[in-house]
Amino acid sequence: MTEKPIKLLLVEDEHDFRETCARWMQRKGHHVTAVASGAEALGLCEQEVFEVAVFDMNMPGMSGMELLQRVQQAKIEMEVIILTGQGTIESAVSAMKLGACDYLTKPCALGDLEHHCQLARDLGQLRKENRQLKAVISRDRPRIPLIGKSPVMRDVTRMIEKIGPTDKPVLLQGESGTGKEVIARSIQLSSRLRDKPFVTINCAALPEQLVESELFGHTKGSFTGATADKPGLFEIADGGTLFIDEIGELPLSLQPKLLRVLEDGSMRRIGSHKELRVNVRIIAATNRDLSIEVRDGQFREDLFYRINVLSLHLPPLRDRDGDVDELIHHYLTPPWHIDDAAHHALVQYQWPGNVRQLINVLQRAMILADSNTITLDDLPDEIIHSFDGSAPLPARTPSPQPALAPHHANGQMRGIPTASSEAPATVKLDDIARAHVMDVLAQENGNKARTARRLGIHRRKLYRLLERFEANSHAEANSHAETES
Ligand SMILES: Nc1ncnc2c1ncn2[C@@H]1O[C@H](COP(=O)(O)OP(=O)(O)OP(=O)(O)O)[C@@H](O)[C@H]1O
Repeated sequence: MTEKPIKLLLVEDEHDFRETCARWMQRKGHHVTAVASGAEALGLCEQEVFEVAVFDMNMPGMSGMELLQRVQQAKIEMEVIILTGQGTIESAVSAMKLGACDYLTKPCALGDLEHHCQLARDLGQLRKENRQLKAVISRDRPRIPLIGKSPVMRDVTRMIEKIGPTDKPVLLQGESGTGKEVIARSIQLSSRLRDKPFVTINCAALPEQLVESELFGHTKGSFTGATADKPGLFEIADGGTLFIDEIGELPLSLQPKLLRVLEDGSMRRIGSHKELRVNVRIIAATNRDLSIEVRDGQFREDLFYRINVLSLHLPPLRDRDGDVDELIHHYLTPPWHIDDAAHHALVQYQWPGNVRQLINVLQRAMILADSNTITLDDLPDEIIHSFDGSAPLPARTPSPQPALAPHHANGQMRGIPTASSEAPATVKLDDIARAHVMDVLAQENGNKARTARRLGIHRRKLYRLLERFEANSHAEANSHAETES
């Protein structure tokens, strides 16, 4: 499967056989460590990582089978081949049951031994990839399309295409909710690591001790609650990408450990002396200005330069012309609609929580809406209020029209079609409402807040009514025009 040298541990008490095997495998380019006893082997496994181990079955002291058991108990990850001079079906079955991946009988040709070691190493890699994939699948979110064609987002997309294939660390900066994680994923997908693990951690979401154990893993018993050995995200992401969100929150005490793994790929699990090597591309994100954190002594300068090889600033949503509209249409799919007033309110809002807030507002509105059309009534107060204050109603909102304003006479409202007038025989409720609302609006000199108060309705409701009246009068005007032509 691969021609890479194997990191091999050979445990064999017979001196001549051990030396011959070791020399032969070394000549083939593999990295071999040969020892004569199980006890020595266990000690070594605590210090070093081996891909494959070959255990002789019959050794004085600890037998190959016992050694296999101890290795399994200690959860040492490597593929084990058992080698014996007296091969029986029973011993082969028990070795496999104990977790050996292969079984060879002596005498065996050295070429065969190498071949079996290669198969074992490939099997180990498949197992590792499988573990990584499982971990990644459970942590990963489905791919999210990057919505937004504003000029600033086009620049971001161009940068992603340039940055992606370099495999260099990337620092993403931008306010919360601007899409840093989505961008990180896009960068990974445009890199040659696209099929490798993409693992994420949010430093702000975890207490300090947990951040360390999540990133670097731990050994059993290294702290209260560490009931088993656990690989860290660096190991899980090995060969792929690790997205470290909110890196500005990474405790100062952990920063040297991160710097080290970034510099030469070396790290240790908490509680372990064993040095591990990983090869991980880092994409880090922050909504803080890290240079200020460096100045204030909250972030190490050397780490800052290490992660800031390539940096990308994500603009806030309020600076992305046209993107709110595009996001609304992406997330509100048929049968959902949004009316013009609500649409204007969303487009004009400043979105301090950026895309995340917009998505939340739309989801909330879909829950609150009485029909499939989202109206101002379905939007949160802060959006309505900022809409009221900062922008006039959409151009189509009718200005108060005193000429239309009816007044009460004989208990009837003037200007309203009645059964005795020449207008249609049926009095539409909408027309009555319209006449009344316009009346009050005129009396209040066009002040909508006071009008709403007098009518006993929320201002949002008034806006909706005015919108509807105007839409109806447009429709009426059009139908008159059509009849006349
Ligand atoms: N351009 C975009 N297109 C589509 N969805 C987006 C876009 N940007 C962000 N989102 C969505 O907005 C939400 C927030 O995005 P994300 O988590 O990537 O933001 P963030 O900047 O990492 O936030 P934080 O700093 O709080 O971690 C997610 O649901 C994401 O899917």
